[in-house]
Amino acid sequence: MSSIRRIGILTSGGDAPGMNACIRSIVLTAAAHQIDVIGFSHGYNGLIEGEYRTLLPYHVQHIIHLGGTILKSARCPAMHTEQGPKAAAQTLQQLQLDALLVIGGDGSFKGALAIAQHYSGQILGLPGTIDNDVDGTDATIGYATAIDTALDAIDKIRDTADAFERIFLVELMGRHSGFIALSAGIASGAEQIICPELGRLTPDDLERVTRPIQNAQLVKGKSSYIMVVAEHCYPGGSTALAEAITKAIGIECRACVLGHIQRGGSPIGADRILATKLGAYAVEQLLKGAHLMMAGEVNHTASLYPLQASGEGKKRIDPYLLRWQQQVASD
Ligand SMILES: Nc1ncnc2c1ncn2[C@@H]1O[C@H](COP(=O)(O)OP(=O)(O)O)[C@@H](O)[C@H]1O
Ligand SMILES: O=P(O)(O)OC[C@H]1O[C@](O)(COP(=O)(O)O)[C@@H](O)[C@@H]1O
Repeated sequence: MSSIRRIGILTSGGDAPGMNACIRSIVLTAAAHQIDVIGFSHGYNGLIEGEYRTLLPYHVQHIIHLGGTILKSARCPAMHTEQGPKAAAQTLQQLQLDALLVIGGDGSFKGALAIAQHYSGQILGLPGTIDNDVDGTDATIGYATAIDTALDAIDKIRDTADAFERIFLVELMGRHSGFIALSAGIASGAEQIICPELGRLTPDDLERVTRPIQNAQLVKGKSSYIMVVAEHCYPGGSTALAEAITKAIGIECRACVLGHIQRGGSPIGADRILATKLGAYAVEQLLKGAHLMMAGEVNHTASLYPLQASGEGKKRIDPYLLRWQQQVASD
C-alpha cells in the first residue's frame, strides 16, 4: 500500500468530450481519500513551466457536462527533447507530488513513460481521445460522443444529399485509425466507407470507389450517395478525392470535412459515465500502489493495462463490422 497525499493531473493531446468529467471524478475521489490535487495547465507545457493550480471539489462543480477541458490541453514539442521529461519530473519532485495522472492518448502515455525515467512517484494514464486508438480499453473517453457528433452531421448531409440526389464525401477524424469513420459510417448507413483498415486510396486505384457508385446508379437510378472517408486516406484529402471522382465519372461530388467539430460538444452519457468510472478507479489504484499502468475498461470492468503496451500495440477495429461493411459495399 502506498501513502498518497498529493497528486498532479493534466490533460494532453487532442481534447476529448468527457475530459472534464474525468477531472471532476479524480478530484472528488481524491478528496474522499484526503488527497490534494494539483492541476497542470496546457498539457505537459504546464508541467514543464510550472503552470498549475490546486483543484478542490468546488472547482469541479458543474463541469461534468462541458466539452473541452478546464485544464486546457496542448501538444508539447519539448517533451520530445532530452530536457523536457527531466524538467517535468523536476516540477513533480519540487511540488512533492506522490503521483501523476495523465489523461490523454497513446502519445501522452509515451510522454508519461519518459517522465517516469526521472521521477520517483507513481504514474497512471487515463485514455482520453476521440480516436479510440488506445489498446487496453474497449473505448476511450470522448469516442462515443465523437461518433454521435459525426452521425448528427452525416444525417443532416443525407437530407440535402437526398433532396439534390447528390454524392457527398464526408471526411471524419482519426489520425491513424478508422474507428470513428467505421462506426459513424455504419450508423449513418453510408454507402461506402474508406478508412485505413479497409485500405487507403491512391489516384491509381480510384476505380475501387467509382465502380460501386456507378453500380448503385445503375440499380437505383439517381439517388443520394454518401461516402465516409477517414482523414489521411487519400492524397490531398476528401476534397481532392471528390474532384478526382467527379472527373472520373462525370458526376459532381461534394466534399464536407467535419474536422474539429468532432472534438467539441457536451459529452454524451456513456462518456460521462466512463470518465467518472475511470477517474475514480485510477485514484483507488494509485492508493493500491499501481504504477506505469493505464486505467481502462474491458467488458464493462475497470482494469489496469501496462502503459507501455497501450501505445505500442495497434488496437484492432471491430473485425465483425469490418467484414460486414466489406460484404455490403462490394459490388
Ligand atoms: N515519444 C514521445 N516521447 C515523449 N513525449 C511524447 C511522445 N509522444 C508524444 N509525447 C507528448 O505527448 C503529447 C501528446 O501526444 P499526441 O500524440 O499529440 O496526442 P495523444 O496523447 O492524444 O495521442 C505530445 O505533444 C508530446 O508532448
Ligand atoms: O488538433 P490537431 O492538432 O489539428 O490534431 C488533429 C488530430 O487530433 C485528433 O482529433 C485527436 O488525436 P489525438 O487524441 O491522438 O491527439 C485526431 O483525430 C486528429 O487527426
